[in-house]
Amino acid sequence: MVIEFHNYREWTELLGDDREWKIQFSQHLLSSKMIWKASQMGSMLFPMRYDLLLVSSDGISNSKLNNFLGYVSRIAPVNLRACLGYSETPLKAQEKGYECVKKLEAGSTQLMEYPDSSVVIAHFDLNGFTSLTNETSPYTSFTEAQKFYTEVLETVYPLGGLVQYMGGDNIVALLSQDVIDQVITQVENNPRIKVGIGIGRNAREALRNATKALTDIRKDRREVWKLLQE
Ligand SMILES: Nc1nc2c(ncn2[C@@H]2O[C@H](COP(=O)(O)OP(=O)(O)OP(=O)(O)O)[C@@H](O)[C@H]2O)c(=O)[nH]1
Repeated sequence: MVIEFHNYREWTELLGDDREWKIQFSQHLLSSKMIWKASQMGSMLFPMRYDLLLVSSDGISNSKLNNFLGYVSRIAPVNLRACLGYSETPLKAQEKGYECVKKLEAGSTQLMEYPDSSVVIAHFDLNGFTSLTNETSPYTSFTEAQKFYTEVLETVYPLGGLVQYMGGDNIVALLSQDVIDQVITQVENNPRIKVGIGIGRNAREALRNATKALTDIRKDRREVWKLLQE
């Protein structure tokens, strides 16, 4: 599902020149509330650029998504527009969703009925990030995390996946099931990284499985990838 905060730029400009802290405060507060609400319905929020957000909708009923949108519209500073998008990859699905959003009036949403698929989430992690941080500095290690983010993005984008930076050296990607093998091959050819892959009925379940897979890899350090589906 694509959610747009409509006329967000205009809203930011109303805040005057001393606005950046207000925008940051508002964006993080809104994201934190939306992350919580999305988790309660079994989903996951991709805050991305904050005024355009994605919510994984596989395995979530339209009535739950409508309830989520009602909640967001009550806390958002501007009107929303939102649509479901459906296609063979998450990347194409959000393109379709955005095409639909652009046709809507401010304050309206359109949730069509689409079939559900299992959700696949990959949780990527850089090896030895803590020692890199200790040997360098907060900022240098952060630049490495950003390079890692770009690396994952460039791998996953052509495969039709969506990537989100989660903090530290943690990157997650929403994927379609048919590209799992390609992602694993890329990880096997990169000695710096590991990945836990989770499959679930919804995004929360998939991400929990992905994180558990990563924790399992860390325990014995023999594998660089693991896939879990429960
Ligand atoms: N968002 C998120 N951040 C995490 C998670 N686990 C760790 N972090 C962050 O990532 C940083 C690095 O942690 P690790 O990835 O465990 O550290 P590492 O040194 O790379 O250790 P190995 O991955 O075991 O090689 C931590 O300091 C946290 O800031 C997680 O599950 N999610």
